[in-house]
Formats: sequence, structure tokens, C-alpha cells
Amino acid sequence: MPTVASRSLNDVDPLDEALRPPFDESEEERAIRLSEEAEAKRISQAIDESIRVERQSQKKRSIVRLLLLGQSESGKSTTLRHFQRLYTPNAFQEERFLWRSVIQLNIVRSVRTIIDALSSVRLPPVDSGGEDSDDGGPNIPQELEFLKMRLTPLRHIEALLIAKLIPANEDDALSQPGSSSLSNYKTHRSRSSERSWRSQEVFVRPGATWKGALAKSTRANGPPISPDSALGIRDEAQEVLHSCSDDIQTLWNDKLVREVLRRRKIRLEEFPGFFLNDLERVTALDFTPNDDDVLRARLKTVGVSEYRFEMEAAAGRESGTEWRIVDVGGSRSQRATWVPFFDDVDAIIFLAPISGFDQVLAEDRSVNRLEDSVLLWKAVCSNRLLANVDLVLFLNKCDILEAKLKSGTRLSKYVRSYADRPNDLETASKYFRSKFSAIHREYSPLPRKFYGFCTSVTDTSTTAGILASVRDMVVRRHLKQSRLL
Ligand SMILES: Nc1nc2c(ncn2[C@@H]2O[C@H](COP(=O)(O)OP(=O)(O)OP(=O)(O)O)[C@@H](O)[C@H]2O)c(=O)[nH]1
Ligand SMILES: [Mg+2]
Repeated sequence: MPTVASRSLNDVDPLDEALRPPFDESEEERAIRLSEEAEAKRISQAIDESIRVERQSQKKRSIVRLLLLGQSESGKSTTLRHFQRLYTPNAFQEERFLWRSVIQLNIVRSVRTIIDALSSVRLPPVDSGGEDSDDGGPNIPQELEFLKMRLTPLRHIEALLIAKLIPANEDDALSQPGSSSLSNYKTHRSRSSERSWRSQEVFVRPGATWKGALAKSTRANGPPISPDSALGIRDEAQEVLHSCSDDIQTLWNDKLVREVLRRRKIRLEEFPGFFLNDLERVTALDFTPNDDDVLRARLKTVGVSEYRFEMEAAAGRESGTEWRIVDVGGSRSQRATWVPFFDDVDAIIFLAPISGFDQVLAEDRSVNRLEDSVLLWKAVCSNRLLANVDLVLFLNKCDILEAKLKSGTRLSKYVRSYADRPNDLETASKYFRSKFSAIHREYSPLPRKFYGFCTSVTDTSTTAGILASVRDMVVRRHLKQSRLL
């Protein structure tokens, strides 16, 4: 009958029936059964555990960890932006408009460097042999004074941009030495114009924080907006820059300004975040930063951030591998934050900006930049925690090195051991490569291969090829290592 049939089907568990011990089970049979059940349970747990371990090692195998190291301004964040541009192009494109504020700030800073230089210089009397003097000589011509006055709105824009770029909870970051804040912008003025520009450099913690704050301030309480419509929103900084564009151009092209900068040894074109040669384009009201602009913009990093992405299918057979790239702040006070990342890293890209042979560190003006890079490279090569990690060296800023050598700066004046070798990029970069390679050989706790590239990481075409080689090398090594697990 249907009722009986359905009850019996629902109530009887066939598995339970099968596993139920027989009614007439003896004590001995019961003991055997229990021991067999315990053994089956033990085997099942062992299988579960091995699956868990295998899953974990699978996960570990598919994560590649890369650390970017080097002194401040060596190009770490720029290299990271390159990876983003190549491997998560959509996200990179979407964020382009956020970089407009950074570029605006970079322009304002360049102008201020010029104005600072003009303010602190009294022109020499006509027959003083061309030396600056702090008193006695005539002041700057009236036209330049007028220009300076017309550019006063840029001060307000600078304050506005700093407030926009640095989220409210970054107060602690603002008070650190070498940092910038509105208050020390107003109160701290040092004698050297380069020093004042440097000591007030704006920085942000890397990662999404500043971008989030900026995106929020751009959409001003409204709903989320697309990058295209963001450019249509009223942007006071861009409007002021647009209206000051001709005056900035006149200032930058002024012969006397160039002469003052030359005498003060301020090579503005070589400063990070230099956009004065692109004024018309970057101050246009509808300016959207292109890829090169994003790579050339300068925003100092404080703290550590991890950028994660999956290699896309187009990147080759390793698609599906998760990459984690760690970007750190490179100034001296930041270096203590590096060590915790040494533990679990597959490869390091170390950036040594070899154009810095005639420059000093912004945070310690008694230290030559090249010397600092060499000491840092030695420390990284000899670090025991990194003994099995591949080190990839980028001898970076080769474009600036070439420009310096071409303009007549003699490398041997700063690097004595360079002696009378030809003063050109090819010889100089080979020379530096061999020096850094020798340190790598001598200081590595265990023998390892040396990977060295001469780079200009702001150059999209050459860097893309180099990063592809680095990617392949890192992935190959990573696979080899994980097979050994
Ligand atoms: N011309 C030129 N500029 C470069 C090169 N590499 C980096 N830059 C610029 O130098 C500036 C500093 O680069 P960043 O990538 O911010 O330096 P960083 O190592 O992250 O510096 P911190 O964040 O202070 O540690 C940026 O404006 C870059 O555009 C290069 O090879 N050539
Ligand atoms: Mg950085």
C-alpha cells in the first residue's frame, strides 16, 4: 500500500542497515569490528591531512612573491606601475585620472623650486666674475617680480592638492622628518632651494589609501563616477594651472631663470616629476594623463604595500599564477620596514639609480647617492635570509646618466676608479655592471646567478621587454623551487 511503502522508504537508511552490527555479534567479533573501524578512520584522516598539505603546497606554488628594493627615488614605485600597466591594464587605465592631481602637484613644486631659487639669489654686480653674492648685487628684474606675483595662486593650489592627496588619517605620516605638511610648508624654509624642495616632498602610503581618498574627493559625495566623467568635473587646480600656464612657460623659458638655476646647480629637468616641457598639454582643461605621464609622476612612498594580480592569459602559460609585488619606501628611515618581507620572497628587483653619482641623498646630504646604492646592494647580497633568493639588478636612470655624460659631466671626477675610460653611456653602464656583479659574487653567502639590466624604467618600450624576461626568469625559478618542496 502506498502509505506503508513510502514510510518504509523514508525511514530506512540503507547505509545504516548495512553498517549496523549483526544482532548475534559475539564479543570477539565486536572487538575485531571496532578495531577495523578505528583503522579505517585513521586511514581516512591521513588521506584528509595529505589532501590539506597538498592543497597548501599547491597554493604556495601558485603565488610568486617579488620585492622591490632600492634607495628613495630609485624607481621602485615606477617599476610597480609598469607591472600594473602590463598585467592589469584595465585597472591601470581606470586609475589614470587620479594621477592628474599628482602631476599638478609636481608642476607646482617645479615652479616653487624656481621661485625659491630666485628669491635666495642676488644677482652679481656686472664685473664680479659671475659669482652669486648674498648681498650687494641688484635684485631680480621687475618683470620677474611681476611674474612671481601672478603665480601666487599656485600656493593655494599646492595646499589644496596636499590636502586632497593625503587622507585625513595620515597625520602621523605628516609629522615624520623629511615629510611635507601644510604647517611645515608655511613655517619651514631652508636656505638652499633644492633642500627646501626636497625636505618638503609630499608622500603617501602606497596602495589604495590615497587613491581611495582622491577618488572620493573627486566625486564629492556623489555616486561613483567613471574616469571619463571625472575629467568633466570642475577641477580648481587644473583651472588655476591652465590660467597660469603662459606665465609658468615665460618663467621657465626666461634666460635669467635658466642662468640662476645653472649657477645653483639645480637641474630641474632631471628632477623627478618634471613636466615643465609639456606645459601646454598638461595644463589643458581636458588633460588626461597618458601612460608616460603616470610613469613620470612623482609621489614618494612611505610604508610598505603589496600589489596582487593574476597573470592574465595573454601573459603565457603561467596564467593563473598569483603575483604579489611588495613596494617599500626607500629613504633611510624606511629601510627597517623591509626585513619582515625577506622571509618569504621568490625574487628581488634591486634598483640602483646610477645617474646619482654626482648627487647626495635628500634625507642625508653628507651621503653620495651612488655610494649609498653600493652599500645597500652589499647589504642585500650578503643577507643570509636572502641567500636562496634571486637578485635582479636594475642599473636604473640610464637616460639621465646619458644626458649628464653628454652634457660634459665627467664621471671620473666623482668615481675616481673610472679613470680615463670613455665618458659615454655604454662604457659607464658596463663599468657599473661589472662592479655590482663583483659585489654580488663576493658577498652572496651561496653562489647564485647574476641578473643585471641597464634600465630607464620611465621608458615604456624598453622596460616592457625587460620585465617580461624578469617574469619568465622568476617563474622558471619559482617552479623549480616548488618542485623541490
Ligand atoms: N628619467 C627617469 N626618471 C625615472 C626613472 N626611474 C624613475 N624615474 C622617476 O623618478 C621618480 C622617482 O621614482 P619612484 O619610482 O617614485 O622612486 P621610489 O624608488 O619609489 O622612491 P621612494 O618611494 O621614495 O622610495 C619618479 O618621478 C619617476 O618617474 C628613469 O629610469 N629615468
Ligand atoms: Mg616609491
